[in-house]
Amino acid sequence: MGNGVSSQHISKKIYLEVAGKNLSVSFSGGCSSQELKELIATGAGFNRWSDFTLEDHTGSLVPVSLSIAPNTPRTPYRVQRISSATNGSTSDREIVNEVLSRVSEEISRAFKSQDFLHDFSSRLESLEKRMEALKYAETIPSRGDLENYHQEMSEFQTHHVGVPSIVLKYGGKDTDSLAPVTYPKINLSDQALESLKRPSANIWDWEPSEMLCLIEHMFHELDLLRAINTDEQTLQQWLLAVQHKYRNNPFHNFRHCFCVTQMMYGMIHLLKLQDVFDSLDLVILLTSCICHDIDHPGLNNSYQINAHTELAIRYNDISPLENHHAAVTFQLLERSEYNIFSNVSKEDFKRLRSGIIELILATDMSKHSEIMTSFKGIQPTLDYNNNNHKKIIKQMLIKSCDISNEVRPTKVAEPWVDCLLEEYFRQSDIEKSTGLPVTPFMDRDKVTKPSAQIGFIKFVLIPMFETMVMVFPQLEDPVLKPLKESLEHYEHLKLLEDAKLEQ
Ligand SMILES: Nc1nc2c(ncn2[C@@H]2O[C@@H]3COP(=O)(O)O[C@H]3[C@H]2O)c(=O)[nH]1
Ligand SMILES: [Mg+2]
Ligand SMILES: [Zn+2]
Repeated sequence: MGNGVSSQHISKKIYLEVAGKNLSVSFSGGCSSQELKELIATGAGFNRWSDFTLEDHTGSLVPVSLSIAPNTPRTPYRVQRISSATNGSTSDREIVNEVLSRVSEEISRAFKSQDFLHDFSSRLESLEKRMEALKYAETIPSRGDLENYHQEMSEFQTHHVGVPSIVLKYGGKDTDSLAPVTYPKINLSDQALESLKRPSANIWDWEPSEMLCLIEHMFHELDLLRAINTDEQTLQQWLLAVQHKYRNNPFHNFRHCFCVTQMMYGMIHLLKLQDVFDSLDLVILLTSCICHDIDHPGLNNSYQINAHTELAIRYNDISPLENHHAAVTFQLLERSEYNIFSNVSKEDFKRLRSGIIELILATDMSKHSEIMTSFKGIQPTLDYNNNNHKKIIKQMLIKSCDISNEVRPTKVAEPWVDCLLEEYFRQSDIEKSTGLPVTPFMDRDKVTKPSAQIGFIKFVLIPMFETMVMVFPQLEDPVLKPLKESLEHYEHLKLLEDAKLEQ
């Protein structure tokens, strides 16, 4: 049996087992995760809005998302309804949905008015989204998701099915939607804590709750809670709220935030930054990394500017994304339950706020040459008592961490390139289909993995880290050396790619 979404090309099929019966569901890359969920629910014979879980043949839970791994008829996902039948009580969400669906049917019978129905269904949709926000859905890609990315990306490229509608909408995540209230406390092994300090850490090893615990650990280990006079609970609430605000983009997601923060933590230890910066500066460094891409919509500044988006209009085309990340950061901190700075003095808050804004704005790559020139300019007279010098060093530090994936071992770094290209290709597809100028380095017809990386490593990363090494020679071995190896790796891939093309 097959259920399909009629208006799009069919690009993916998954096999299911419901109460001993087998079925399959086909769907396209153009549908949303919610539509997929409803498709599975109705295919399984449940109410469209029923909650259910999917388990693979090993008994592991499988998240319902467009990146769901394809399976075979012999390894179907077991669908289990979560309802009165399994937990003894119908969920609130289900009751609301049932009632709304019945009311909707009644109204449609009574009024038969298209306008009214349209309005009603958008209200229903927004209510559903709010209900959805009450649940803690893990949407951050994990190592297991990487294979799915590859699969999804190649299907996306093969079929050119258009852009998932969700990418076209801006609006940000609903600021009022609630972040989950807690995350499990995880015992972190000494080995994990040790690798947390190293640029070579395999960041794919950690699941979302572990990443939260690890960031929390960084604050404890550097004794930063004391510096801002806040408690563990506020820190946890804030971290959850920040995580909740990161969107499920292929690249600009919470795991990217974690990577940048982890690299900064590594730098703090490697360069013994505690000796030259005070605790507030360390708070500024870590907090800026944590929030630097918050609520990123997956479409870059040139898109924002060319498409005259709400963000570009709001910020007059001046670093629209980075301004937005900084603004969202401080919007969150306005809420007392998330305000990790509520107990600092006015003066310290002023310093924290301007420091964080400066650093987040410095991550706009259009400021790269300007910041590099300033950094080279201060080197001959470098003075850690000079606030301007300290600002420029902090800017260089966050910039280096933000683009440091290629410093990591190949097996950790390379999947990020796939994620980045997926996000880029989605953008250039939108640009093509909407008649906007196509950003050349994002064009799927022009860019390949080696071509994207060779230029970036040669002309951006190596010159930047070589300049950093002049001030921090400790970076030579753990950072510059792997970058050079990475360049060799992509040059080798490029040769293979060229040979294949010639054939
Ligand atoms: N080609 C390439 N671009 C990168 C890489 N890492 C980061 N970038 C780009 O540099 C940008 C830095 O800021 P963002 O994280 O917002 O978005 C990032 C990407 O667009 C990389 O490894 N390769
Ligand atoms: Mg950014
Ligand atoms: Zn970033």
